[in-house]
Amino acid sequence: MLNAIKLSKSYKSGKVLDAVSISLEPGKISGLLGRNGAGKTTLFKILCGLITPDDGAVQQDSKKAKPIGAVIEEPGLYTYLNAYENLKLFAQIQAAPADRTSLENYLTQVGLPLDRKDPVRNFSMGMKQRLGIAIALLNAPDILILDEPFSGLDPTGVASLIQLIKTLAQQNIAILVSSHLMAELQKSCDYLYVIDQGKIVNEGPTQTLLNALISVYTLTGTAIEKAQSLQPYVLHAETNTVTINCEHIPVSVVLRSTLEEGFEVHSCVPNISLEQLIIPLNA
Ligand SMILES: Nc1ncnc2c1ncn2[C@@H]1O[C@H](COP(=O)(O)OP(=O)(O)OP(=O)(O)O)[C@@H](O)[C@H]1O
Repeated sequence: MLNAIKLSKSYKSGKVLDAVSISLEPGKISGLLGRNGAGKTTLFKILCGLITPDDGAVQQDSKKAKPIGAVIEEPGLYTYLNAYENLKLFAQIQAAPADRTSLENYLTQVGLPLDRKDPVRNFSMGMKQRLGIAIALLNAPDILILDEPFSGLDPTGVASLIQLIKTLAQQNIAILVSSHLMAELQKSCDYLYVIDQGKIVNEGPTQTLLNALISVYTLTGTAIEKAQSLQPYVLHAETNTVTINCEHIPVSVVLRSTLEEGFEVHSCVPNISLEQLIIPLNA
């Protein structure tokens, strides 16, 4: 659907992208994870045709005139207009259908209330993101690119945006989302690319990538800190919570012995940081 092949870009300050290759597929959500300044926005701008790479190419097989919809950096909105008026204006600028039914469908699709008539300057960050996505969807793109869409959102806002992104993927849109936060991408993406200093340093199906790297888990359960079976692996323990490192043994085996000992595990949450993913698997 979209292939970026060996994209490189330098500014006077130095190389920002170094032979970056990614591919996006219909119905799949891909994540681009990297620290601030890693090159995410530059890559997105190249994918959208806003800047040209020094080297490499972007190929995509869409037949549409405007195959890519994007929200890069903050959604650019007219803050004195309301959501409907913003959408109508962008639809007219982009020569997309601007009739009331079509526009209201977009607002409903992204979960914005139709009865909200006040200017978007009053909107929460989450609502602005949703409106930005509605604008990006105006030309029914095959590919949707969202740059740091979770920044500035509270946990409820993050959860509902993840839901929206998943719903859009079910409509066969290929989606690329960037973030410097693991948790959001872990929850939303089928495939992850990790970028550092302009290079893709790690990539793979999200679960495969994480399973290969995760060895630290936080378990909760009543008096679980007393379980003898966990003692060889404990990094940190407090009442009803234990953090274990099971580098040399599958966590499922450890959990089975804990259950056999008579302790109930209420949750088992993997701990992984961006730093761990920046070290390539084959390093
Ligand atoms: N137009 C430009 N001219 C010169 N340097 C630039 C330009 N745009 C970006 N850079 C530099 O390129 C590097 C990568 O920037 P980029 O915005 O792509 O990173 P990012 O991963 O999106 O970071 P952030 O999350 O902070 O936006 C940074 O060092 C930045 O200062």
